[in-house]
Amino acid sequence: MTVIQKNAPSIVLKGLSKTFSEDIRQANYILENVDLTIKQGEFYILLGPSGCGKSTLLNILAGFIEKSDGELTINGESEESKANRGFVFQSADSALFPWLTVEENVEFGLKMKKVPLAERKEVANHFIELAGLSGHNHKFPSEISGGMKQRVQLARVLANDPQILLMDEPFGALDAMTRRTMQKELIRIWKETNKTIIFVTHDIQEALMLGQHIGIMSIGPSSKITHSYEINLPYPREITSPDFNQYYKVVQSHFD
Ligand SMILES: Nc1ncnc2c1ncn2[C@@H]1O[C@H](COP(=O)(O)OP(=O)(O)OP(=O)(O)O)[C@@H](O)[C@H]1O
Repeated sequence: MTVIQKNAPSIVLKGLSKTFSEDIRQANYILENVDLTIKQGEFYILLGPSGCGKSTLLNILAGFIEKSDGELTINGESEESKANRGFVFQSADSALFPWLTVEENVEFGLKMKKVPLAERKEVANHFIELAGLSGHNHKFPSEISGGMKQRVQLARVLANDPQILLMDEPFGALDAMTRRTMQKELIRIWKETNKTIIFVTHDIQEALMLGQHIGIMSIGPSSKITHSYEINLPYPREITSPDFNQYYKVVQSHFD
């Protein structure tokens, strides 16, 4: 079980830059001098226009791609640390194994770690229940809705007990009503598990529904986090409340 040290830094970036060019002299930087500190247990939103480099930054945090320059520290250790990170992709269709049932998908990581059968069934069932999927254990991904597939993806990631959840527009492909439900569910799950969450979106309303902190990225190239906001609104948040609207106007002003 992961121990959360509230307020201890989870992720620290100092002067982080990324170019995909091989020749550093002609480098076209996607990210340049990104500074960022995210605390353990925090719900942090990376918000920015399409193509500014949000996914690139999240992929660097996941260890999927390498930074070109700067420092990245995760839970006090260098990026090569074994700090356990779980990644939730936008498309559950490409993330889930279609030939495995809901339960088999959720317990997959535990099976790979050779966790004994009884224990992994218990863990898988705990997260299936937490994700609101009870009764669907033996269905295949093709037999459940888009929202339910994202629940399976989330349950599968949580079953591995990551310290950090990295979520790349996980609700982007869902219809508006399902998205709203999933946002509420994610808040509930976050409160129950205390995970650090870094969530990428280009939807201001979604950012304000979910985040304790919102980092706004500038239009690329050479994007960085130019503004940070602490969102002092209680959960669940009301889209129609005057306070919500006030934050919306402030954040929106960066994209006018
Ligand atoms: N492997 C790669 N090689 C070269 N360029 C890349 C690569 N991956 C991303 N890029 C470029 O980096 C820039 C940022 O892309 P990225 O996907 O990180 O943006 P984003 O903010 O997540 O966009 P969106 O919101 O549309 O998903 C884009 O110009 C993209 O073309």
